[in-house]
Amino acid sequence: MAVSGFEGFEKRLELHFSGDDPLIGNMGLRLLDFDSIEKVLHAVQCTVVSAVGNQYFDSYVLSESSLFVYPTKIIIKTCGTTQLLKSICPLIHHAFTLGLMICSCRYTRGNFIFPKAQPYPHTSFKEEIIFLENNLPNNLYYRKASVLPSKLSSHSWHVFSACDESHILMQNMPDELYTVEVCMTELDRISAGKFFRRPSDGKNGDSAGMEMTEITGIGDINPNALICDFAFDPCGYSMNGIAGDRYSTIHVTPEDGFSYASFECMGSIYDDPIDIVEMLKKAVQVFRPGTVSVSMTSNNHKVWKCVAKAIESLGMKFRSCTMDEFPATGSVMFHTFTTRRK
Ligand SMILES: C[S@+](CC[C@H](N)C(=O)[O-])C[C@H]1O[C@@H](n2cnc3c(N)ncnc32)[C@H](O)[C@@H]1O
Repeated sequence: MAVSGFEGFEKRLELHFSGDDPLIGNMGLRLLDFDSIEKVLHAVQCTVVSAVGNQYFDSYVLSESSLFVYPTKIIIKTCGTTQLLKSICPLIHHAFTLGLMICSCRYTRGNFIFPKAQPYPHTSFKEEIIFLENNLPNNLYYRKASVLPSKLSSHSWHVFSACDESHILMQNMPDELYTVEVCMTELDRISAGKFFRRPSDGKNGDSAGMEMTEITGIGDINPNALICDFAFDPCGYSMNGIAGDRYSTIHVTPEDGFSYASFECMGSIYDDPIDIVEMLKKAVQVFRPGTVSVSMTSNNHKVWKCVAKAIESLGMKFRSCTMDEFPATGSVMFHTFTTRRK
């Protein structure tokens, strides 16, 4: 493995807000002006490379991953040496100016490939927890941090979750929507090679990204999604897909020695699990990784059994499954798989 390289593993933050104004349900956080968003991203150390929105939410591809803004929810996912947790205070402040108060927070990440390269407050999970504890308001009283282990020393799932009284009371009514986060390492070299630009290809980041979406099969994962894609130079790729009120996102670090790709999407407990399973299978097949981890915020046994079977059907071996309960999030399931040749 390389001594140091680009850190593909993302940090992911999801904040929920509430307020008294009935108009909040319509626009809420989407009323944040672009200048404020750029200031938040400046604190994190990344920038917007493209943006698109529909009637439900706004989606931004960032220089380091993605941002999704819903009326009362923000999801921000960043990789490299970004300082994601530094977005918390400015986001709470900007939301307050719109009459919104934070009511829940979830922070998740995998194991960094290059942990020593991470700046404060991401130098360790302990440091991240201290930062979260000190920067979240007291109304987020119910808090829990835990690391879900696996049989692979290189893969574990770090979760911090906090919520206020209203979310705790809702705990027995599981959220209709759940998220699935897939982290893939040791990508097949031929598959990873498709995320390198050809020298002097005469394209810009958008047109090269569009070409990668097409030739890799990423465009077929959810044919109903509107895709916003970007290719970095000389390599690397990011895309956000938007379909109604649901997002999906893929990020690729194709460099040999520290190759990494992630796929994230949303599911509903009312959907047929086949839909999400088919998307997951297609996403994993794009990269043919040596190792896959799947983390889900759903305790729907039917869904996670289908997911495990689907990944196994791609020739991968189930290695471990861990579960824990968190305030605001409910259950988090963490599965790992490796190629059979390992
Ligand atoms: C931002 S993308 C996708 C990040 C995502 N979290 C991942 O690794 O799956 C990262 C890839 O783009 C490459 N890259 C090239 N120029 C970049 C830039 N200006 N900012 C961030 N990444 C860049 C990196 O070397 C890496 O391969």
